[in-house]
Amino acid sequence: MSDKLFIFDTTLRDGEQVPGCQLNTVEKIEVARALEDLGVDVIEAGFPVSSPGDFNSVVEISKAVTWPTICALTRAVENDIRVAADALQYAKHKRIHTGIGTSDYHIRYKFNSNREEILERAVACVSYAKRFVEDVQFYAEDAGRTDNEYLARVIEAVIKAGATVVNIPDTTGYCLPGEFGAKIKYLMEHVDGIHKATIATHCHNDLGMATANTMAGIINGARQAEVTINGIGERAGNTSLEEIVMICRCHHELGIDTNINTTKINAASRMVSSLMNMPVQANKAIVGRNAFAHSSGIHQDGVLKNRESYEIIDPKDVGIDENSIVLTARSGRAALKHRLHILGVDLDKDALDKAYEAFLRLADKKKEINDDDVLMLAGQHHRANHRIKLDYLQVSSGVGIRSVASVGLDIAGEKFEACASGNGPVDAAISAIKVIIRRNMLVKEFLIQAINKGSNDVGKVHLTVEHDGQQYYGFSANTDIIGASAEAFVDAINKFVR
Ligand SMILES: CC(=O)SCCNC(=O)CCNC(=O)[C@H](O)C(C)(C)COP(=O)(O)OP(=O)(O)OC[C@H]1O[C@@H](n2cnc3c(N)ncnc32)[C@H](O)[C@@H]1OP(=O)(O)O
Ligand SMILES: CC(C)C(=O)C(=O)O
Ligand SMILES: [Mg+2]
Repeated sequence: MSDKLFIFDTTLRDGEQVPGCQLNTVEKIEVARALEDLGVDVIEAGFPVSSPGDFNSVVEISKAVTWPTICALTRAVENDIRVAADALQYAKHKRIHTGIGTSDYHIRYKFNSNREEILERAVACVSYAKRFVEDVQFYAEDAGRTDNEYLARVIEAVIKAGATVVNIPDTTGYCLPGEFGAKIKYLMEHVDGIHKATIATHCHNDLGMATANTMAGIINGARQAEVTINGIGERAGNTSLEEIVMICRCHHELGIDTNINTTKINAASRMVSSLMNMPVQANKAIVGRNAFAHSSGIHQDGVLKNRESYEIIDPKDVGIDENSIVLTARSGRAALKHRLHILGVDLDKDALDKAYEAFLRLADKKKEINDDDVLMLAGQHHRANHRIKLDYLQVSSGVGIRSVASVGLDIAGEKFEACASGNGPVDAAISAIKVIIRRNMLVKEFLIQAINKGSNDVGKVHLTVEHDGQQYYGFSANTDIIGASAEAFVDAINKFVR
């Protein structure tokens, strides 16, 4: 049988401490509802004494959310605790989170105090909070750098005073995973009455170890993880909810379950990122844009044969429709064939080889190949069967001079060349082609567009040519827009010839 890990989400408190991430009450309610939907056990809704706005948000979240416990943070200060209790009055399930710094850094420099006095204040704040609510969580701020023996004394005393949850924060993100795990184990083994309370972890990511430390804590007996969506929080952030939840889910052997509906993770991540104007880094585990994107040929081939070759999580499990096979110059034929198939184009081996050659040429010029590019490449392959082909094109143009083009055409295997000038490079190229084909073909419509954006983009050219009252449509796409224009003209001529 699995043990339950309580998920305590502090996106709206520690996460909201991030500069630029402040939300108004309406936005906080939106996030709180998403957290409830996700299945978190506790929502830390704010620090009510800090401002009227934060107080009001805790009140409104308490009214808006039903199932999760609503928690409010305080210092070991009676007024903070009274204000928090007041803010929580409408909460169906309520918790006060109070505490004080226990490391020598905090005791000496923040409080100008000593260990005994701080121990007394810790007990006093828990006892005071117990007058207002049954569920009182105590935090020993900077527990990561607190001497274990002293920490155990404080924790034992606050549990005696009625703390239901004891939070062991690695406030500065300093601990090594082995060290943090050993700290939790020490408390499990040395604190009388430890089983009366739940041990919580609250790890910061200053050295990139927040998730590893939280897992070390859980493995050694912690049963509440304090986390935020996307790992946001003070400085380098907190442990991210999505990582802890998915680690527990992937590693069944740990025997740890959470209440989280993982299929809602991606939507919650996007909501928090957009409301807080905090982009998620592309390579962020679970929720980053590239977390399920495969871009190199060997990986793509492996994933297409069997997803699990390179994926330990089914993207659907976290609310992402499917993995993405990103086409780049490092992709192989398997990936190109797969994308073409999705787009409704199935090529035989020869055709695929030709399209792949063209693909590599384009991919070396463009970082990422999108669906329009792929369709264009498939179209270019069909052009290989054209009777008239553009052999080469050279154009000289500039400001204050007339453009001149020289063109080579291959017409059914025979080579032709011509030169012409024009009022611009496209006009010069098309005039030179007309010299060879000796037909009165008029360009009636000409449209050129970039597929996406950026100066390295592929330009698409659509044009209509008129001859003898008939219209012929031509298309091409190329990073060289003059070349694309000439190719589109030749495409139209081929239709006329046919
Ligand atoms: C690790 C964490 O994330 S803790 C949470 C951090 N979040 C916040 O600080 C946001 C909310 N904070 C605030 O709005 C304000 O700081 C307030 C309202 C709490 C206090 O404001 P002020 O009274 O102006 O005090 P100020 O912020 O300048 O200094 C903090 C005071 O609290 C004391 N303090 C800090 N932590 C605690 C604690 N856990 N218990 C008791 N006192 C504490 C400090 O020693 C300092 O007291 P001093 O002025 O006597 O030296
Ligand atoms: C208030 C406490 C839990 C905190 O945020 C920390 O120690 O990092
Ligand atoms: Mg914190």
